[in-house]
Amino acid sequence: CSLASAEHSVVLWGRDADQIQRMRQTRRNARYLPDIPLPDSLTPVAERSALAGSDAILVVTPAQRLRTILEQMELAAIGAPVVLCSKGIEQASGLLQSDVAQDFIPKDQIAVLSGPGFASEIASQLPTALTIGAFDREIGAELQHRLTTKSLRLYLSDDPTGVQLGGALKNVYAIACGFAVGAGLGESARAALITRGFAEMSRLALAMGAMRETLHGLSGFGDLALSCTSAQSRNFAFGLHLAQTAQHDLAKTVEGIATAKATNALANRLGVELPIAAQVVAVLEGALSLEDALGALMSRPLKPELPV
Ligand SMILES: NC(=O)C1=CN([C@@H]2O[C@H](COP(=O)(O)OP(=O)(O)OC[C@H]3O[C@@H](n4cnc5c(N)ncnc54)[C@H](OP(=O)(O)O)[C@@H]3O)[C@@H](O)[C@H]2O)C=CC1
Ligand SMILES: O=C(CO)COP(=O)(O)O
Repeated sequence: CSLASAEHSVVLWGRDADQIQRMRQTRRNARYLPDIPLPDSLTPVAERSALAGSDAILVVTPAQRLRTILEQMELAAIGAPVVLCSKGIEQASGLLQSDVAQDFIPKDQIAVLSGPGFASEIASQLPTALTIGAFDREIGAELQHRLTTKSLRLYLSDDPTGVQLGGALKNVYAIACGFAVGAGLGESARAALITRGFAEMSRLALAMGAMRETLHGLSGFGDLALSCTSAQSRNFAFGLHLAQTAQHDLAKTVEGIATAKATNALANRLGVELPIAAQVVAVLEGALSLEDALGALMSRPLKPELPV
């Protein structure tokens, strides 16, 4: 919706032919963005062949489904740059989205888009700033210019690893903040989790080759701040609901659940200490009560605040 305009026509490919047909008839996406009319220059299609000839392809599906979707898309034959928009780490392999995509297309064809932005706000043309990371700087710069609109401002990064890790890891700490707020622990506890969560994110991302500056940017601290403080975040809302009802509400995509488990496994493999992520996994798996997990965090040995 944000990109479709007089200058750009957008093809929206979906797997559910009935839903696509309804979108063509009603010019609304009733399932995901019911209040937003589809622009005239956006064409919903159910046939994958309609993607041929695209200048760029944005893949906007849940992270754990990326491999299956890329298998179906036959992107190598299309040859256009592919912008991965999912925020998550593949649980089965511990791979970033761009690593998964490299099984299907050359690395230089891959870019990633991340940062603080809710789909409904972007589609409503509310001002948003995101980061586009690319392995090939020229392709990245071209995408930056093509995808920037009056309301969507993109910053370019040549650290796609850092961009993806910020987007994936922030979901784990958004769940943790949901736990704290849902358990009635107050705003000071949330601020502590955001800050120490940022330290954890940075520790793991640096160990995986990300640049520190990337973590300080939109796709790192920016998205962490949004997701940990907004009830619109599905990850935050999931944690809040679990703390309040002891029920897992999985009606919507909650990327942080699988990514917390993948993060824990990566941290163990790399010897990086991530106490908050570990407690999130313990609660998700039912190994610890929320109260015991939060108690365990508060009773850890005292240490200096720096370095992260
Ligand atoms: N929503 C947001 O505000 C933002 C989301 N993101 C990220 O974007 C990614 C997608 O999120 P979002 O769009 O909200 O997720 P949703 O789960 O709400 O929608 C995902 C889309 O993916 C499709 N899909 C799901 N599984 C498959 C599959 N196996 N094959 C083909 N298509 C599939 C769905 O199709 P169908 O309708 O047929 O089920 C739907 O169109 C996530 O990683 C999220 O973190 C990033 C920034 C903001
Ligand atoms: O990534 C997002 C905002 O930047 C959306 O967050 P949720 O998936 O938690 O809703």
